[in-house]
Amino acid sequence: MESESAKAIISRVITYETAKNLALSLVALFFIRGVVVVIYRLYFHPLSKYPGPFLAKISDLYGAYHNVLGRLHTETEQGHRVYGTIYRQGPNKLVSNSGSALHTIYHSKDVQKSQGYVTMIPAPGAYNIFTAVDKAMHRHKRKVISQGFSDQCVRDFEPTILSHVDLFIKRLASTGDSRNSGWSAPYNMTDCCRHLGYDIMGAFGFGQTFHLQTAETNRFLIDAVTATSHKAGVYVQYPALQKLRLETLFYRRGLEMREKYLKLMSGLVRSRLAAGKSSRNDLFSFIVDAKDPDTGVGFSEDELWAESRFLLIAGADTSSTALTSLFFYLAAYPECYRKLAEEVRSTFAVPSEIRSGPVLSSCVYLRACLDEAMRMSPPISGTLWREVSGEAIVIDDEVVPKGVDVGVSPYALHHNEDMFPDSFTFNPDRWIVSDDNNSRDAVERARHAFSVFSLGSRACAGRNMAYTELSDSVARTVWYLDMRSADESLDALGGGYFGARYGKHRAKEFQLEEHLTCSHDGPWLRFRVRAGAEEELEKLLGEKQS
Ligand code: HEM
Repeated sequence: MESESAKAIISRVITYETAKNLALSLVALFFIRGVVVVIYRLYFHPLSKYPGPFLAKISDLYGAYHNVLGRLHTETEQGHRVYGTIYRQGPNKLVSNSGSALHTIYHSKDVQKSQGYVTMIPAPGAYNIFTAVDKAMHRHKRKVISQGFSDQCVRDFEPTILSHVDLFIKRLASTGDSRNSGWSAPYNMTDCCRHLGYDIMGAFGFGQTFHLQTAETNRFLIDAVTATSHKAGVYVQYPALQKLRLETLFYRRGLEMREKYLKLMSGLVRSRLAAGKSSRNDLFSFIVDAKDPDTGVGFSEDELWAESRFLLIAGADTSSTALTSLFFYLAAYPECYRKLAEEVRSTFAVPSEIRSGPVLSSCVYLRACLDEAMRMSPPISGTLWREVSGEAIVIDDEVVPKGVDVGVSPYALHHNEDMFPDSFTFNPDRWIVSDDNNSRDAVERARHAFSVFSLGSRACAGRNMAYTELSDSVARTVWYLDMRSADESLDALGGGYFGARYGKHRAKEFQLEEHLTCSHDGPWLRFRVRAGAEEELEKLLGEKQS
């Protein structure tokens, strides 16, 4: 008995010792592997000659960390000031900051979307137009879906946009004594513009409004989409992190909301299907029977709904950020607001004339204001990574080998002083050729570097829709209403503040938190009916809500 128990003790000790040694060896191996990887990335990697932040050279944690904090766009802009036009922003990533790099990369046949996009597919094989990395798959999706974005489709859908815009104006004009000469209660324009943008995209993607402008019930959608965008933004920067499923720890609330969101969506899909194919002017009716002109193949119903869900992020978040930013800049630069109001009010005798067409297109200052707001604060501010899939590409004389991720940050490029002098000042006139201060060359240089909608085969498919929505919303609001900052100072606007870290310090720059799309807060504004618009506003307020 005694000798047996001594044996058992010895074998336990050996097992424990062995396990301990094994664990220590694994830690040591892991550590040594880490050191070897770091040394390789710093000194022997093909990108080792490029400057960049130390952490970025050794790990994609750099991008993920700044993305979590919503400031990768401002870090990138600052990075170019420190490291130059091209620098290393991940072990395998180069970011550039020139108009020529923008065109080379996004027009190149030798790049494809980076593997980061694959982290956004909800299930294996469930690609949509945005996440399809494979070029042939994307080409097919694009050919089918772009039929739903034709000029004719946008025109057919415009009455729906306008009905939501009118609701937006009613809301802004309906508190306090705004119908007389007094100002309304203050509104947080982030909320108002998000509600408008989501309602429009609900109508476009699903043929039904979410009623965010008029009721609380579905407003959780915005938080659900924001949480999805936060998560996606981090994994796009550091795809390997996805395996750790960190969202189950950090985005619990987001995941709960996602369940609610998916339930709402499937309800919408069911009731849209019950309504019949062509009963509404929405994406479903535009492309339900559309076919790829080359192959004759259309979309399955599942594919169609996958695209509709994507559009909610692609179309609602982006357009509402653009609209909110413009309200910010018009409040921060009252002289620009006055000029815009003068143009719109002198062009249109009555607000019902405001809709797309040659007259609205003749409002050059309106278009300049939209472009300038999106230049200052691009709704997609972060670098859209592309992987070099050919042998190599040459970016500004640098030969970049296969497998490297390359890109240009729209935010950094839009604040490159070579193309945009005094780049942190909101100046719509920079988009208009004029004899006294703006040559054709200067405007063309700016246009060449304007990358809000990206370029090439993966550029935004909804650009026309976005301009229609934005022009209608801004022109009609400015036609009816005067506006001002809630407390007659810059404090309530949502700009930066003195003493904050770099990028957050400019009072007249609308502050975006960049994830995949952008989060923001403010500006808080008050509205009142403008002189001469009382009768038209009475009519609008008297109309029955649609
Ligand atoms: C101001 C508003 C908008 C901005 C700034 C914007 C910006 C962009 C950008 C930068 C991309 C390229 C993304 C990438 O390469 O990863 C993109 C793609 C896309 N956008 Fe927009 N967008 C806006 C509004 C819209 C709207 C309203 C719709 C639809 C109604 C839309 C539909 C799409 C689609 C379908 C794609 C994917 C295109 C493809 O990969 O072929 N966007 N957008």
